[in-house]
Amino acid sequence: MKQETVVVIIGAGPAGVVTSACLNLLSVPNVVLEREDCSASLWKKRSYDRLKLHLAKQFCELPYMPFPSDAPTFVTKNGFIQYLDNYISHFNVNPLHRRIVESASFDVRLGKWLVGAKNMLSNEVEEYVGSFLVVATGENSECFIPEVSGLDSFKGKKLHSSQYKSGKNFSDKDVLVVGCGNSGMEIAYDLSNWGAQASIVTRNPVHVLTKEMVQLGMTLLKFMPCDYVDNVMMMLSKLKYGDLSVYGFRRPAKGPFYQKRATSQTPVIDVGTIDKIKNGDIQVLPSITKVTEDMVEFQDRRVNHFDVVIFATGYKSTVQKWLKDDGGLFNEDGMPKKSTPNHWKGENGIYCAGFSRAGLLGISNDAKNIANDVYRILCEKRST
Ligand SMILES: Cc1cc2nc3c(=O)[nH]c(=O)nc-3n(C[C@H](O)[C@H](O)[C@H](O)COP(=O)(O)OP(=O)(O)OC[C@H]3O[C@@H](n4cnc5c(N)ncnc54)[C@H](O)[C@@H]3O)c2cc1C
Ligand SMILES: NC(=O)C1=CN([C@@H]2O[C@H](COP(=O)(O)OP(=O)(O)OC[C@H]3O[C@@H](n4cnc5c(N)ncnc54)[C@H](OP(=O)(O)O)[C@@H]3O)[C@@H](O)[C@H]2O)C=CC1
Ligand SMILES: O=C(O)C(=O)Cc1c[nH]c2ccccc12
Repeated sequence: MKQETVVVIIGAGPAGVVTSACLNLLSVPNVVLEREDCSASLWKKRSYDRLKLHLAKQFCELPYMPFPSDAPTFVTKNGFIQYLDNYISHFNVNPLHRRIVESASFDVRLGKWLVGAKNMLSNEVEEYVGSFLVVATGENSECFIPEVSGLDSFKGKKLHSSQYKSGKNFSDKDVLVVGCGNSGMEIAYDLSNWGAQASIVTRNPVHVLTKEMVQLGMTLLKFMPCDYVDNVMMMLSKLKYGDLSVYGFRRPAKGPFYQKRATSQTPVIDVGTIDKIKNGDIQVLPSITKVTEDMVEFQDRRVNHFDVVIFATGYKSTVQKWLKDDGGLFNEDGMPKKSTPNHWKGENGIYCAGFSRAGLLGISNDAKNIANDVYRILCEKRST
C-alpha cells in the first residue's frame, strides 16, 4: 500500500494532533500516523490516576479552542483527555492508529519524504509519501530505566512510572521510588497516602516549587527577564520550604525556568511530598549501588528491604531509531540541535513539534509555526 499526501505527521499526541488541526484550518492535506490504538496515548495509557495538569489552564490551552468555562484552574487528567478528544473531532483530525513508523528518509530525486509504517492490524508495511514531514513522537517516547548492578536478581516487583496507576495495590508494602522528578515525587506521595512505606532516591540538585509559584513565574515571564523571575522563584521556595539539603535535596545554582529551557530538567512542583518527607512518612535515600533478591544497597552503605521498586527515571526520544535523514534537526539523543525558538525546522521540509521542553504551550507554538511555514511554502510554489 502506498499513500501520497502533502504532510506526513508521525505521532498523535498533543503535538501531532495540534499540527494536523492547524494544517486542516489552512486546507493543507495531511496524514497522522500513530503506533497505539488511540490518540494521546501518554495521557490515556501511560499516566497515573491522580495526575492533574501542573500548569494553570491558560498555559495548557491548545490553539483556537479554550477549555470549557467550568474547567478548574488545574485540569484533571480525564478533563484534559476529554478536551483533547473534543479537539480532535472539532478540527477533524483523523489519525491512522496502530501504524508504527519504522523508517523515514528523504528521496532527493523525488524531493519527497518516504515513510515506512508497519500496520499492526494487517502486519503489512505501508508507505506514506509527503512533501513535508513532521516528527511529533515526543520527548517521552520510550521509558528510561538505568543500569543498576544486580537488578535482574531482584525478586520483587519492578515497574516504570508510566506503568504506575495508584498505590491501591501497594498498601503495607516497602516501595522504593527511584528518581525525584515530578513523576517520582508524586508517586511517592500517592503511595504514602495509600499506606505504603515509601522511600525515594535523590541524586542531583533539584528545584522544588509550588504550582502557585510556577503560575506566578509563567505570568512574570511575559514582562520580565528569566534571570529576574528565577530569583523570585528561588526566594519564594526558600521562604516556603527552608533549607531542604538536610533532607537530601540540594538546590541547583541555575534558576528553575533557565534550567527548564536549557536542559530537560523540569522543577519539581510539590503536591505535598515535602511535608511527608519532613514528618518522616517518606524516607529520602541516596543513589543505589547494588540490588540483590530483596534488598537494595545505597551509596551511604545502608541496606534496606523492598517489595517493589518503581523507576521514575524519565524518558527518551526514539527519533534516531527510525529517522534516516534528519535534515540537521536532531542530536544523537533524538532532541533538537538548535535551541528555542529555532529548533522546529530542518532542511528539505522536515519539522519537529513537541521537542522544545516547554510543555503544551511549546507544542502549540511549534504546531502554529509549522502549519504557517508549510502554507507559506505551498503558496510560494503555486505563484511561481
Ligand atoms: C506525566 C506527564 C505529565 C505532564 N503534564 C504536563 C502539564 O501539566 N502541562 C504541560 O504543559 N506539559 C505536561 N507534560 C509534558 C507534555 O506536555 C506532554 O508530555 C505531552 O503529552 C507531549 O505531547 P507530544 O505530542 O509531544 O508527545 P506524546 O504525548 O508523547 O505523543 C507522542 C505520540 O507519538 C507516538 N509515537 C511514538 N513513536 C512512534 C512511532 N515510531 N510511530 C508512530 N507513533 C509513534 C506515541 O505513541 C504518542 O502517542 C507532561 C508530561 C508527562 C510525562
Ligand atoms: N502533573 C504534571 O504536570 C506532571 C508532569 N510531569 C512531566 O513529565 C516529564 C517527565 O517527568 P519524570 O517522569 O519525572 O522524568 P524526569 O526526567 O523529569 O525525572 C527523572 C528523574 O530520575 C532521576 N534519575 C535518572 N536516572 C537516575 C539514576 N540512575 N539514579 C537516580 N535517579 C535517577 C533524575 O535525576 P537526575 O537529575 O539526578 O538525573 C530525575 O530526578 C517532566 O517534564 C515532568 O515535569 C511528570 C509528572 C506529572
Ligand atoms: O510538566 C512539564 O513537563 C511541562 O513541561 C510543563 C511546564 C512547561 N513549562 C514549565 C515551567 C516550569 C514547570 C513546568 C513547566
